[in-house]
Amino acid sequence: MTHDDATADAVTGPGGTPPGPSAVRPDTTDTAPSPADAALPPALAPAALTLFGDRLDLAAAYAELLATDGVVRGLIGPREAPRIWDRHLLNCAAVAERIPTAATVLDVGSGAGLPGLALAIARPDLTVTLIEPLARRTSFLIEVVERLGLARSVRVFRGRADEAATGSSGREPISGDVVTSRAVAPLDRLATWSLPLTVRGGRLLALKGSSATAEIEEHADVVSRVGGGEPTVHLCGVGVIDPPTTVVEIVRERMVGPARPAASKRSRGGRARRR
Ligand SMILES: C[S@@+](CC[C@H](N)C(=O)[O-])C[C@H]1O[C@@H](n2cnc3c(N)ncnc32)[C@H](O)[C@@H]1O
Repeated sequence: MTHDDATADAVTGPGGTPPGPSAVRPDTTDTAPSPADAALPPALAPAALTLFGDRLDLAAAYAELLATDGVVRGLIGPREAPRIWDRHLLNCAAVAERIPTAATVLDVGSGAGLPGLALAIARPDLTVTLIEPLARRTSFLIEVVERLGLARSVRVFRGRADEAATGSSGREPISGDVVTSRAVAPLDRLATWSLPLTVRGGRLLALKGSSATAEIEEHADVVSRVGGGEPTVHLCGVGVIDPPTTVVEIVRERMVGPARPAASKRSRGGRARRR
């Protein structure tokens, strides 16, 4: 694990989130990952065709990269490989139904590209930015984008969500119509990070598990304080995948700016006063 891996993992939390890859250790088993691990189970073929349409081959190529390179590089647990279609690709692509045509999408905490890359594959009309602070993960994301020929619609931002919202290291702040996330943080932190990234009237779509309603109740005050409207829960992919994906949606109703570091006394008033 690199230093920056350790730092950012410390700020991640399951937060009742659905089955994102929990902290994954590199595969130490003798069995090398095989592309066959990513084969589309026949029972899921109708759902995959519904969600990916004529981009199903591209989805299959991504599944293969996750099940091979993704496992070898410790981004996906070896036990996730056979579940890549149902727990990961289909579960994430189903959320496309809540995203308007030609929207700009920012995916916070993409990890190995979920849900951002699944959405970019399912919906070529979207422009997607994958926001991820860890170098090991952004290297993988950049390679996948190149290998799948997605560079025209997908870019990778290496940094935290708050850095993307305020701009950092000479980079302009970024914003989008929709901010997605899965398995990144509890709803209060997600709203604090994601709403400053959305345009007014834009929305946060957080893939959540069974904890969605409880999280909304627990964090309603924070969501409102950072400019969010009433959170709503939606099931995506009903009649297509089983179970459907549970999504918490929050519209940015008021423009409350991102938290900025407080200016030091010296920079506000010249020399610091000596006591
Ligand atoms: C458990 S992983 C989930 C990855 C992916 N979303 C998925 O479901 O497979 C959480 C990810 O969030 C990233 N992360 C943590 N804090 C973040 C922040 N403040 N801004 C952006 N990403 C963050 C971590 O580096 C990690 O890659």
